[in-house]
Amino acid sequence: MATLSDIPGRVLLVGAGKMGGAMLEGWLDLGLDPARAAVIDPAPPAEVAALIEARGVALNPLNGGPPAVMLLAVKPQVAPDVLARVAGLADAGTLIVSVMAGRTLGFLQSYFPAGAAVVRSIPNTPAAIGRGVTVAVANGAVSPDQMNIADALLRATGGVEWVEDEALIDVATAVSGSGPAYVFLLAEALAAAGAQAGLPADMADRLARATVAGAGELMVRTGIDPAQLRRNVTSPNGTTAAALAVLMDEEKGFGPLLSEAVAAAARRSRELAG
Ligand SMILES: NC(=O)C1=CN([C@@H]2O[C@H](COP(=O)(O)OP(=O)(O)OC[C@H]3O[C@@H](n4cnc5c(N)ncnc54)[C@H](O)[C@@H]3O)[C@@H](O)[C@H]2O)C=CC1
Ligand SMILES: O=C(O)[C@@H]1CCC=N1
Repeated sequence: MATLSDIPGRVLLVGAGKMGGAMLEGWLDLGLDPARAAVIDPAPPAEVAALIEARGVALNPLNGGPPAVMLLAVKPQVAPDVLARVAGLADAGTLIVSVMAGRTLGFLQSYFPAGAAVVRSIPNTPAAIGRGVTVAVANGAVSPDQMNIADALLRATGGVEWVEDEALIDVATAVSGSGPAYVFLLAEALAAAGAQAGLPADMADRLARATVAGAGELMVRTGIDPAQLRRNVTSPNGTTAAALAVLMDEEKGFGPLLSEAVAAAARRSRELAG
């Protein structure tokens, strides 16, 4: 297994917004030499700009030679324009890693000479606290050493799962990539429902946040199956059972609603392919 110090050259991050910035922070925290990192971004957010400055990472360098890794973290919609500008910075030895939703290995490869090593991946925002999860696929040109390097870079923000079937990335995007938003919506909706049922709004908000965070942490720390944790809350004929009769309705409950939401997100990921 490679570490960040095994990377034989520079890591060039293209796009240092929420996701790219979280990745850069993770790499630097894990000991990537700031002199071996560089960022291309015309307008990084203030907190990322401060990190870049504080750690002495090169921002928008004019040269520096082909990087060992080019990590693409711009929005998928600007990818054609950005790739047309940055592809020439790579050489045959550069590993290309994308975290862009939707953009396929085929799309990415089309900007580089034949035989370019490309990884397509999808992280999620808990990356910002080292608790993300990333799903990744490599093309046939990625060497075992490059695979280890991609794994080390992606693992700096949490867990990594590799797949061989690229079609699974669209589904993973819909589950773990977008998934944190579903959980935050749950916290928002639970708070709103509590306020509607009579709690002071600020208290409903605190209770909903603590409940979502505590339930998630209980699942992580115990390793117990979520269905069992749910059963542990549910007394026969009690309050939870009354709520779950609504939420687990086979036609209108969480199950069918989430299936529809995940299918919509996966469809959108496929549309973003380009
Ligand atoms: N935010 C999320 O939950 C996730 C995002 N992603 C992917 O990560 C990518 C970035 O998303 P976010 O970080 O959320 O967006 P963001 O908007 O926070 O960051 C994008 C960054 O790209 C920079 N940028 C714009 N034009 C550029 C150019 N020509 N050259 C270099 N940099 C340029 C912007 O200044 C900005 O800092 C997207 O492709 C998205 O699909 C993947 C998984 C989860
Ligand atoms: O909404 C999006 O398109 C990006 C990809 C996954 C999470 N955010």
